[in-house]
Amino acid sequence: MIKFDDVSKTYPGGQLALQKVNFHVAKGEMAFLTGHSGAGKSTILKLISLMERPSVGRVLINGHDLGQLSHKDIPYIRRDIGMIFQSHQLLMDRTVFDNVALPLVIEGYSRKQITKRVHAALDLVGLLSRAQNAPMALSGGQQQRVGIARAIVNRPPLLLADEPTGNLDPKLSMEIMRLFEALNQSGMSVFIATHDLGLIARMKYRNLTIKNGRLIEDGLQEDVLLNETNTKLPSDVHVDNDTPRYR
Ligand SMILES: Nc1ncnc2c1ncn2[C@@H]1O[C@H](COP(=O)(O)OP(=O)(O)OP(=O)(O)O)[C@@H](O)[C@H]1O
Repeated sequence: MIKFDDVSKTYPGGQLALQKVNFHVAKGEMAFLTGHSGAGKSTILKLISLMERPSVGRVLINGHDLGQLSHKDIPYIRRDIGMIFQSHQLLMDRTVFDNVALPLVIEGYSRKQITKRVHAALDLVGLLSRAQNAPMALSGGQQQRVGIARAIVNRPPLLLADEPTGNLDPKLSMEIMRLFEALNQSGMSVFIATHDLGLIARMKYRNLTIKNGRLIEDGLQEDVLLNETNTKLPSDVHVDNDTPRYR
């Protein structure tokens, strides 16, 4: 689903943000990306969502080499990626329904389709009864869930989240993580950048750690190596396609 092939990124001005980063997140996998402030997490997410281009190396999404895309292909790739941010960026003068409907309105869906899909997305995040409320009438955790509903309303196969629990207390953060888990179990690939090591320690998923632009640890790396030397994988590691993952 996401493949980084020897990717380096230098920003204009000479800031080296990533150095020779390699990893593969398989279709249907859920994984975390952690690292100190300035390590390069957002840069990785920006490369995946085509907001930035690598200086060296290749980024592939669903088998498409993003460096080979023509301008007219970019919206089609972006449509397959739901993005969630720390600040949910909701329109405060619109209803919850209108906020979630926005990506479908832009894509020209019919009113009937929009209503059906928005209701399904709000139901999934537990906010169907709040569809006609203004976002201001909701708590911080609920507003973040509206942002998640908006990101999944066109059913993208890949969900990216940048510090999605940054403003939330531990209980609400765990609720949001459980929601990601449910979306992953419904078949979506989920990739989450976060500082919150305590939170991810409580969840059994692959964790990629980045330090000063280099990938220094991959939660499954050891297991992959064990597998390659024909040693049995731990029982909670499931081998799917070519990438093992925790269940
Ligand atoms: N547009 C830009 N122009 C120049 N340098 C940038 C730009 N964006 C990021 N950088 C630099 O690239 C490096 C990686 O930044 P990035 O935002 O990817 O880190 P991060 O791990 O997401 O940090 P944080 O957790 O604080 O958001 C940093 O040194 C940062 O200053």
